[in-house]
Amino acid sequence: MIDIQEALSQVLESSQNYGQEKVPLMESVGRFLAEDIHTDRDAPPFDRVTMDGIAIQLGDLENQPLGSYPIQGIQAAGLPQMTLENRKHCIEVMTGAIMPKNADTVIPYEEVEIQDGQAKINLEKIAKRNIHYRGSDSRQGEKIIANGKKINAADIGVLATVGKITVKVSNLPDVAIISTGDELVNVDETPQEHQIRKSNVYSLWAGLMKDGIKPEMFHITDDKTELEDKLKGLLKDFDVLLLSGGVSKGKYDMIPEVLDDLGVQKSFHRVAQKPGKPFWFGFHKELNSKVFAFPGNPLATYVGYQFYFRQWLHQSLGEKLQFNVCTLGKSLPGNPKISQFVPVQINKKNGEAMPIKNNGSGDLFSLSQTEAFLLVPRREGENQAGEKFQLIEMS
Ligand SMILES: Nc1nc2c(c(=O)[nH]1)N[C@H]1C(S)=C(S)[C@@H](COP(=O)(O)OP(=O)(O)OC[C@H]3O[C@@H](n4cnc5c(N)ncnc54)[C@H](O)[C@@H]3O)O[C@H]1N2
Ligand code: MOO
Repeated sequence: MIDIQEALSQVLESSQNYGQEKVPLMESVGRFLAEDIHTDRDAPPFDRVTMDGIAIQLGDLENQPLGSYPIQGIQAAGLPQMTLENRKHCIEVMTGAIMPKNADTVIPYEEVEIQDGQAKINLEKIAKRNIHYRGSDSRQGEKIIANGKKINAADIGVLATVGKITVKVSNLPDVAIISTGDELVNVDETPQEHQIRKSNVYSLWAGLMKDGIKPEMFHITDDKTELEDKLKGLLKDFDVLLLSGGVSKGKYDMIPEVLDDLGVQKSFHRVAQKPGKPFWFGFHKELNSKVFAFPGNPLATYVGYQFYFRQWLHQSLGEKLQFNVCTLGKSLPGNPKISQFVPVQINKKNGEAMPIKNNGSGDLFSLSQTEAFLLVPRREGENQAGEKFQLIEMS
């Protein structure tokens, strides 16, 4: 049995690049950028009016404005730049418009009375100019998003504003999800007393979809020949196999043996962690496929996906997955042999992680009450309230 950090570093060692492709902007959300993004213009591209009001030429901010200004015209957003004729006139300006030439200050409508083509100012002193200056956010050509970033909704806006019709992203691996076990039936079936409906594979499917991957799902019965035949084909057809079940000590837990027969090289089997101790990981060198064989208990499969697979995916396609740290809200007994992924909810008032009760790693329903897992490394003695640990947040 190996330690959790050793298991993680072996998983990450097998990270892999699957090449790149160009996709339309609107299909790039959730994908990993495979290029640096630079601005094509200054941002903002012109001195941008930030308040609806009037634009005047004030000069020094210390200067007192005139009592009233004849209105020369209206500078709307989307119109080419107007020119203020002189410092005695003003131009009405709208938020988002280009600042008129020769004007240097915008006075909001709230401080102005407009009557008979004149703008009367109710202020003695002007506090600010209300201009978002050209290039103050970034200069043309500056790098604004780095290669490797997972594209989120805000990034899509940035990509749109710099005119990226297509975006270069990392290719995604082809992933197969495989359930094993004769007790499992499909969602649309009525299970008999000794049976249950499959659930792990759906959680894995949902996790992958959130990570931008459209997986295929398979089921294999606990029959060695069938396991060998089907897994042989899947190893050829897919880059990654995510298995659930069949990796512990039972008579029908044949996955490690079958994978070995098929030439999949074992990196490790069993990690000093709870849940998910019997986790098996390996790769097929010639076929270039990776195998994550997660233990079948729902929490074990889920933690395996969130902690190992997602870090592997990030490392393979883009930026490293970073976990935040969080304060433990309640003391917990330490375990000198096993690191624990403790299911927690986050206290909304103080942000502390509060362990939640469950009935062990088979308690699927507790998962939907779980907001995150706190990774509490193995140690002697108690884990004290107030100590900080890595927080494995759900994708
Ligand atoms: N003698 C030992 N027994 C067990 C050990 C051990 O070290 N020695 N480890 C325990 C731990 S820890 C875990 S975790 C489980 C893992 O077992 P397997 O990976 O072999 O998984 P199965 O036995 O096939 O199934 C376990 C459990 O999970 C349910 N399951 C499986 N697949 C699904 C699915 N797709 N959807 C929903 N539920 C699923 C299955 O019905 C079982 O109840 O082993 C312990 N035993
Ligand atoms: O490794 Mo398991 O502790 O039952 O999930």
